[in-house]
Amino acid sequence: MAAALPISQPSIRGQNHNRIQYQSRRWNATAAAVQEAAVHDPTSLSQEAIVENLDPKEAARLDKVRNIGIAAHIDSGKTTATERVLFYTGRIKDIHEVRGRDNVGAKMDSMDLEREKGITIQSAATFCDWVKKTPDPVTGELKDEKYHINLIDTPGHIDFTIEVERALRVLDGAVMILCAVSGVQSQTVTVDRQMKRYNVPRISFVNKMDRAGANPWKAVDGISQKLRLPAAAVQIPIGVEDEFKGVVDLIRMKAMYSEGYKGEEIREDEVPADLKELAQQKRDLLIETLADVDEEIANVFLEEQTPSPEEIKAAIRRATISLKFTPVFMGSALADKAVQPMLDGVVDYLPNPSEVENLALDRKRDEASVKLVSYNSLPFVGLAFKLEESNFGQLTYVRVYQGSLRKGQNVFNARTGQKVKIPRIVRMHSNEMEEVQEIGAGEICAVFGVDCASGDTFTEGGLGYSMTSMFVPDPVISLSIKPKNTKDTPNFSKAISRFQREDPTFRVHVDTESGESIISGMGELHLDIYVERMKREYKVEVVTGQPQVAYRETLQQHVPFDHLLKKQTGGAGDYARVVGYIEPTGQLGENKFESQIVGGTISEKYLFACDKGFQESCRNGPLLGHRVLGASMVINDGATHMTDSSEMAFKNATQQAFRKAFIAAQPQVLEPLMKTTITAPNEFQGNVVGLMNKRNAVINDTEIGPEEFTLQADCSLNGMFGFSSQLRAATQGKGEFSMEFSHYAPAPMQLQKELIAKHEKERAEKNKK
Ligand SMILES: Nc1nc2c(ncn2[C@@H]2O[C@H](COP(=O)(O)OP(=O)(O)OP(=O)(O)O)[C@@H](O)[C@H]2O)c(=O)[nH]1
Repeated sequence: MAAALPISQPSIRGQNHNRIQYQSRRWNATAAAVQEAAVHDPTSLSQEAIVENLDPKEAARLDKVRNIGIAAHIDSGKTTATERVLFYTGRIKDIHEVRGRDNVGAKMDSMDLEREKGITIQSAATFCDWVKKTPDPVTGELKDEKYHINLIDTPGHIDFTIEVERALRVLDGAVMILCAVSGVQSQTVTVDRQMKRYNVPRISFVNKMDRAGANPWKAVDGISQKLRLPAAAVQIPIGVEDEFKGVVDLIRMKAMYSEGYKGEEIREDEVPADLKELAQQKRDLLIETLADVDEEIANVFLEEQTPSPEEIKAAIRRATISLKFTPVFMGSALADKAVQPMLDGVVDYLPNPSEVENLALDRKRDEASVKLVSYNSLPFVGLAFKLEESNFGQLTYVRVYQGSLRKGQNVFNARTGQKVKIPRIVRMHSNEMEEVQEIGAGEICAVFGVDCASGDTFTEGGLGYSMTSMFVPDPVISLSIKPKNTKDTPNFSKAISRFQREDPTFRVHVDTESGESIISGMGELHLDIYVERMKREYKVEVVTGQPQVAYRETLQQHVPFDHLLKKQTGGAGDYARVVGYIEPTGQLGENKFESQIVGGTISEKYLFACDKGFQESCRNGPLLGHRVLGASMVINDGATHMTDSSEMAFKNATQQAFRKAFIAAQPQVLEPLMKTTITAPNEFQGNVVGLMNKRNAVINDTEIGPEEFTLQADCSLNGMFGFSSQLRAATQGKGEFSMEFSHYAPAPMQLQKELIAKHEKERAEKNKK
């Protein structure tokens, strides 16, 4: 279960260019002019202008770089396809399968747990060089062009959605894999939403063409209709199921057969006679679809001329990069068929780093936007997007947006202002690494020994840039947890602190009433995996409670307070008076504390303690002990005693005042609503609608296809417990669903009452003990 988001757009800050200390960097005049314009008037320069103005040497380097991710519904074959990519590019010597009989496992599933369960839990990064045969523009002769591809394989399961979010945040393009039998599945819809959120252009790959019932046209239609993204096949299959041999390239009208030991040889031939008609028909459809989204092709089409292969390719590239279209490739990763043409598609249709707009905010110029340019010669700007504990210390994954990063270089953490020396730079190859001295702009690497948080921006010298981080969804499920044996407590703490550092969707807090540690995350599987990792990696057996929904609390009214804490128990007493009001902020977001004290009736030191008290109260809401959202507290008067006042007294007084006022402010329990996508064969539509109605779900959209329907609904997480088995029963096992967090909404009155009564009872019992 994952949260959807306030759209996180890349952002920017301007910079007084003249003040940048470029130190000993090479700096060319064109780059200077482009950056100068970008800095002083960011809107004056289009990304095209930046690309046009690229120094030819930089342009040639960047043209050969692709940063891509692979994302899809669970089990579509992302890891299997990545394994082929690594094999065909010479990165690995042989192919090993996910849960294969050789017990080696796929390269990118390096964690034992991933290999056992056959699912990807963590995204893994790797890189490879793809040598593409490219015709010389003058002679037409084929020559080798080497492209450097940084690739991230992401998990399919929605519980690990943060891995997809952070990958998409830093990638320039993606391959969306679909299953040839199932087409667009429930989680393809989620992945589509994430790609749209980060404006990531994509090519599509219909995998599993060897399976019984494979039908690539179902997937193509699904992309156009269910995802509402114009799509057309750029290939047709030669044979299907057991007979699948290769594909016809519709642009060049050539047949491509996968041959050799593991499909490493692609033999080109004439289009088989029995496929000529279909090939022509699908080629026409490709051109027609492109004409709808690309003006240049539309003109050629209107003049009833046939565009040349180069014109078609250029149109696909333009339309894909501008997010108006996705070209659809097809093949079978497991059967080693037609993976290489998809790699050509990555190079041909996905953008290089200079073609993607990346912005930063300049703290030194009132948060003005500035465009980052992937020049090696500009000052360094990079984003730490993922942290991982390794045997050699903390590993930080960095996307270099501008400038290059050298071993031994000093950079600044934009959030903390700290200077950090980069001791080691590596390129990651799943769990292995290759040490490098320098990494260029537009690339992805990992660095060692850098203390930072996920999402921190690093810059060089005097730059005050910072980039927005990725969206981190709020956890929706929590569990109480403790080690079975107290002797394991140190290891338990170590594990918890590591998991928290690495995964921003995994949170831990101590329930102040029960004293129990509570872990929260994106779903049951997410938390199960951490429990299992504690056992395996830290040898800690744990006891867990029942999974709980992460409720929230809020208030609806403005309520004034005037609270006095006064205790006289012999020696020094306690004295603090706080006066002010609480009210809703108007949004179910951050809580706000404000002091409007004039004349120093409460000193700064005590006000700080009041703020602390307020924040603590918001972490443990008065109704259920869950977090408070959207509360504002203002303190505008008070009183202090010469000897009896203390920070503790003011903190406690604030908490008491907040509690009393909150209860009087028409408080509400909020529950997470989940954006739920269900797909199932049409004959089960009635059953599924019935299931959703029983859960008081709000059905927002139903799309009925020739065989299947897709239903989108908002439903409370509470109502979704046990849903998978009921959906299975209602659809003869043919329905599937995925859900991600949408927003918090007031829980039904009856449920609110029950939850509050239960909480009161538990509290009373604990107090008795
Ligand atoms: N028949 C067939 N099976 C395939 C193909 N590609 C992958 N599979 C199988 O599908 C299953 C899932 O493959 P993975 O590569 O783990 O899929 P994934 O998308 O990486 O899975 P998650 O990361 O867990 O979501 C495995 O059993 C593969 O052997 C294919 O082209 N044809």
